[in-house]
Amino acid sequence: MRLESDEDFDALAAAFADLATRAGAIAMDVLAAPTIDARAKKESSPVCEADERIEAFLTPRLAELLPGLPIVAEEAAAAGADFARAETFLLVDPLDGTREFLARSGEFTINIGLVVAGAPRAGAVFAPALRQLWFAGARAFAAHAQPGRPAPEREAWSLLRVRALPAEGPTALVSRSHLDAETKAFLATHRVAKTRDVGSSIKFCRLAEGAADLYPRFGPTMEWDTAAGDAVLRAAGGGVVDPSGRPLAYGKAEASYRNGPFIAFGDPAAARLC
Ligand SMILES: Nc1ncnc2c1ncn2[C@@H]1O[C@H](COP(=O)(O)O)[C@@H](OP(=O)(O)O)[C@H]1O
Ligand SMILES: [Mg+2]
Repeated sequence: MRLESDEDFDALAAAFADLATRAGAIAMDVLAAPTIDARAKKESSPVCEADERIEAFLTPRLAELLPGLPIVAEEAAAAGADFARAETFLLVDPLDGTREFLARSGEFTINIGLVVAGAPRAGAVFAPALRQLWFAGARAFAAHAQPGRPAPEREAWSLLRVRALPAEGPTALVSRSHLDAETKAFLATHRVAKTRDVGSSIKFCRLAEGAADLYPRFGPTMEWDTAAGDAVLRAAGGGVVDPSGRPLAYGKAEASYRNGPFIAFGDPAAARLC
């Protein structure tokens, strides 16, 4: 697949969206069982059958779509994989928000992102239980999509754009399951009009669709948690910056792909409040 023009990146994002939507059937299948077996991974993050089955579905299909590109995926990393370093590579989180999944809150996602030279350039986020799909290359789109079916055709896509910072102040989104003391302190010291809890990478997508303004994150995340949502948000006019104001960088192999603190924003005016 060629990756040169804006259209190439939009077409790749649509291909990611199609794979994520089809993989959504696995999540719904596991969710339909009366009990879900889960175990704790390192750092107390849970993993269940769905994480592993979705990654096993996506990995060979992505390798076929983009032959030769390294695929840095959450469960492969947990199993100790040693990823080849490359300027262009894929980041896959088969199930972001595993805690939400196990709690059956519906706020969990399948994430596929493409990184080029340290920046997310294409991505797809699918929330199977909500039947909502967000994806972006040069432009960002959303669509309703059915788990296990092909992603919808172009006529059903809507273009995403962040909203202007409201006069009453920003609405902030925070993790439903992992609200740390530093994030609480940020909320207390900034003029946040409202705070809402949202699970998983859906937070980036809500900023991209203009439903909120800020997502401060001081607790731990991994690059595969953020790359796809970051790609969607950047293409919708927002961004993700570290505390010094630089765009969140990807490809931190020496840090085992762990992110530092970041602030995601819709309107750049919201970032200037931070
Ligand atoms: N203590 C911790 N250690 C490592 N990762 C953590 C963590 N707390 C949260 N995370 C990350 O936060 C993600 C969930 O995001 P949120 O809290 O916004 O819903 C998790 O993704 P997974 O569910 O894919 O493991 C995990 O990567
Ligand atoms: Mg994750």
